[in-house]
Amino acid sequence: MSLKFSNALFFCRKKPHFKNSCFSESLHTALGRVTSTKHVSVLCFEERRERIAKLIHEPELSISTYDTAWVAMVPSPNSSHEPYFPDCVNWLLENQCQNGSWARPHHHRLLQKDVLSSTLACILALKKWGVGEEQITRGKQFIELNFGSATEDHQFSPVGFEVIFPSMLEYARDLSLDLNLEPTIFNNFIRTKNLELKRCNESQIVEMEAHMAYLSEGMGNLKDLKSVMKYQRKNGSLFNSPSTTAAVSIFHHNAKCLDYLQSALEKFGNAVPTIYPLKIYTQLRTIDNLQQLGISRYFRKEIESVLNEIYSCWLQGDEEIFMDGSTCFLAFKILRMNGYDVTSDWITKLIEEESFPDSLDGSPRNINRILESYKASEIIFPNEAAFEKQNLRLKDLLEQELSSNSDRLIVQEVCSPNFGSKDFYFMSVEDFNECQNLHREELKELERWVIENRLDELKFARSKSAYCYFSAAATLFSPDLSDARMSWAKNGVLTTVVDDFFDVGGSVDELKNLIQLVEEWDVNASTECSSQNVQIIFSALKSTISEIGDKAFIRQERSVTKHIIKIWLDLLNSMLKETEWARERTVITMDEYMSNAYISFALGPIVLPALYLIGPKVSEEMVHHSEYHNLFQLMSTCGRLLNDIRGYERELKDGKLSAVSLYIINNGGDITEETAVEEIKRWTEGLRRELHTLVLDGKNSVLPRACKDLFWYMSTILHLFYFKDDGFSSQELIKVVNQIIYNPIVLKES
Ligand SMILES: C=C1CC[C@@H]2C(C)(C)CCC[C@@]2(C)[C@@H]1CC/C(C)=C/COP(=O)(O)OP(=O)(O)O
Ligand SMILES: [Mg+2]
Ligand SMILES: [Mg+2]
Ligand SMILES: [Mg+2]
Repeated sequence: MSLKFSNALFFCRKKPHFKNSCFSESLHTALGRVTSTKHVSVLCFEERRERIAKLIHEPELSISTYDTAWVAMVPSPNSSHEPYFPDCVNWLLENQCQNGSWARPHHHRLLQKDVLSSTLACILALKKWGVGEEQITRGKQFIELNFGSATEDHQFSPVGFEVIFPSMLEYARDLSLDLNLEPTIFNNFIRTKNLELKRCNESQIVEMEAHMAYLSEGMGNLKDLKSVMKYQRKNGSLFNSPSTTAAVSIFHHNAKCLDYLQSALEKFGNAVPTIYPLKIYTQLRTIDNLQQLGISRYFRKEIESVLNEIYSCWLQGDEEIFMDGSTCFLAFKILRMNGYDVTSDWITKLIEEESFPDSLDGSPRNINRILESYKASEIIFPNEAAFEKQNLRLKDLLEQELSSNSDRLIVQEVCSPNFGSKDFYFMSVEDFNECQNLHREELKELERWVIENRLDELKFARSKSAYCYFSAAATLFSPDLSDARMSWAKNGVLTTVVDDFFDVGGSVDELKNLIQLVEEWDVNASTECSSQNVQIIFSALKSTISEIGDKAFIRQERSVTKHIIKIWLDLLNSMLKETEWARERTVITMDEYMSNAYISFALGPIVLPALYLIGPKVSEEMVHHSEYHNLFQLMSTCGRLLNDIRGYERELKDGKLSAVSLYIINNGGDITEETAVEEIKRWTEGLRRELHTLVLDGKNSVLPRACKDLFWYMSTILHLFYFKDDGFSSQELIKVVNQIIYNPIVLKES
């Protein structure tokens, strides 16, 4: 396996089907045509689900007329006057469009160069075998009429267009096809081609040889066959490209090339796609899309079985994965995210050797490629120093690229129904709206609960029900997780109230009184509370904890209420300690501070009770296991540090300690606030990775993955809220949150 192959191949999508444009185009038509329906019929959902499930197992690839035309040009080894694949020639005869071109249905309007190129290849093939006179005439007319597009800059250029298209024009001239083109335009094309070839020949870029081999159709009679054939793969192809493999077969008989073409034709029925095989890549992209669209939960079984297959290909070093950078990066990312044990050695080497030159056909550096490898490199485990170095390099590169070419993010994609299918849009839009309906109801219920529990009367406290609810619904969105969502959200509201009670609203006596009440639990709130505020808070705590305990009992078949009370007590005591330290101005070390502060950040009551409500049984043994504690501590420490970075200035004024001020004191006061913040950010980043590793570890784990995910979800929410400043205390995010909860996605009436 040579790394150069993979490097080269990425640049080499000869048929530029532009993913994002195809995507939005089909979304556009989809949204345009469909009437919104309130009640999605179960039947319709099931049919759609089945169709998508089929695409996961057997991805479809679109036919490329361009590649099919080149395959049709391959002569028989026995007679150079006969095609080796006559059925393929017939396919061309039967598949011309009304307008005389050989475009594919619904092609993008900026793909005219591709249409011209395909049409020219088709008439070359027919002329070569002396068939289809009428088709040739109509094809010629189409080319002559639309030739202007070939020189238009705003039209997307297929990779190698400057070389291949002029070569085909020359070939047409040799076959006396007599295209009626202006001589100056023709000559300009030839001049550009020669300049381009000169540039390629003189280039120092390592990938250039492979790039030129990939453009074999444009290289006349292939003088340097050896430098092309060294790229032949085990399956007989060159770069898995039917057109390149066919171009080579025209000048050079090679049984393995022919076998490859034969197998592609058999698979697709007398025509070929632009890359074959591409099964693994397409499957991975499909799974990635489903996960990002939020509908992967309907395909758990299918995804698991396909990933198991792909994992065994990975272990066997399958060429389909390792010879193509895009596939390799994606496979690594998805396998690792789904708990498979994959090492980063190969990926690290791949990125290391990747020089990311300005791309081979002269356009700026391939930003998509950088993005793909960056996404893979984001999933670093703590002991992967080399990988981490590459991750930082890629991050820099991406930032550079984005600041200079913000409009460059065009995802070139081989067109496959797996990516354009409307089933994906409808299913995800309908699913989103259904979940959103429920979420709206739940938020209303939460707001009612706040009033019923008189929490709105506590004037010292921040009122944040929408944020708290959103933080649950954003990650735990599926309808069956309603109990977990409500528990998360209610505890979020309660911890905010309690935090403000300890930090600003309550006296020492009140705080101690509250703790004592929770410790005793079965008390008469109306007589034993020292103030109305304490009474309100204690009653709300008691009824909420009891309610969650009852729900958890049904699912867990054992009582966990005591555990939930304990979680709350740990929080209350840590908060009390903080207020005492602040009041007595106690000098403490960073370690002392952190061992308390991760608990006082209040994620315990939000995340831990929710674990009992998401489905799996969570045994006492699991709860006492170090894994459970490590997950909690990593998540909470991350959160505490993020909060302290954003809040230390305010807290310093209030006489409160924070990780930032302690860090400065620890360093003898010799460092600036900015340095301290930078250092703490790096520390947080390390913890975040450790947390991710623990969550993804599928091998040495006692907690079910679904439970571990909750810790990771909270970490992502925290990063969202504390990304810029203290987004939880400010109102900056409220617009977005409201939009997500209140604005359905509307499918336009036709
Ligand atoms: C406990 C909290 C409620 C839920 C909330 C969501 C909505 C998830 C968004 C991220 C923050 C958080 C987890 C929030 C965090 C803890 C909390 C009570 C913060 C209050 O801010 P602050 O006074 O700076 O806390 P502290 O006094 O420094 O502990
Ligand atoms: Mg506090
Ligand atoms: Mg506070
Ligand atoms: Mg704070």
